[in-house]
Amino acid sequence: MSVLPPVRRDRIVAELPQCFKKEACLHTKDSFHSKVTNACKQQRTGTVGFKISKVIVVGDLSVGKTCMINRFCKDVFDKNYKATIGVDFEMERFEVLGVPFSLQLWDTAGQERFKCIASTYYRGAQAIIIAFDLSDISSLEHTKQWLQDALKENDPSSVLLFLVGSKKDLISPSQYALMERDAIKVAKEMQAEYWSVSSLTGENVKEFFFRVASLTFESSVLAELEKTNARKIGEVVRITSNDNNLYLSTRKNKSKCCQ
Ligand SMILES: Nc1nc2c(ncn2[C@@H]2O[C@H](COP(=O)(O)OP(=O)(O)OP(=O)(O)O)[C@@H](O)[C@H]2O)c(=O)[nH]1
Ligand SMILES: [Mg+2]
Repeated sequence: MSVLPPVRRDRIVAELPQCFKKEACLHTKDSFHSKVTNACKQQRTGTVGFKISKVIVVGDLSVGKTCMINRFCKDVFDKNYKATIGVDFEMERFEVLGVPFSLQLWDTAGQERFKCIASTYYRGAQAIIIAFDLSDISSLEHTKQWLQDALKENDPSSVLLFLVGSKKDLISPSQYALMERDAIKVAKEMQAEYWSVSSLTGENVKEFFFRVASLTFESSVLAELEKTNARKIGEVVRITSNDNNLYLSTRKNKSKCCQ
């Protein structure tokens, strides 16, 4: 019997949420990978439903990391700045293609003096969200350094990257267009998926986190299937080697030879 409360009805994902900009996204497919859909239908997702996936949010001080997480998790917005000291985290439970999926969102401090504490929590992330302020170009310029630091503690080949511009409500459409052009360029260089949001109005916040959850889920299931396949291949070799086959005779011959 599960001791966890049921997943909120507005955290249920039945279809892959689409990317924000086709020019800078992790993949442009319309739906989940067929291997993932089949595994979910057949309840072959292994430990994915029991594990908690870690997502870290990094970026300059005051770019709006905490507000973004609070808008998504609690649907609140605080206009007063309260610096995050070290780290904080929120848990969000989803149900993706019928499988329970938990995300742990780690909100890290952007202030230099807390960076040392915060960076000790970077390890083991399945996704990294690098945040910048759309009204402050220098925060975009610093994103590469944030990424570099976060990647030191993680496997660059498997971690999913998201570059997200915040405070969209503060700039005009023409300023936004210029900023977006630069941000997409940076996202492409990083091989990250680009999004822009406003925590004040809530624009794109839910869509963004749903996309993060869905792509993290997809990659967790694919990794789990790969692990299962690797185990199966091992088993096939073991089973066939019990049979009277070439491997066995080779081994027998070998052992005779050594006697
Ligand atoms: N207008 C507007 N202001 C925002 C938005 N997001 C955050 N802010 C404001 O920006 C300031 C900083 O927001 P935080 O979320 O605390 O920033 P942070 O990145 O967590 O900062 P650190 O914890 O120091 O790293 C606060 O005063 C927020 O109210 C937004 O979408 N629009
Ligand atoms: Mg904060």
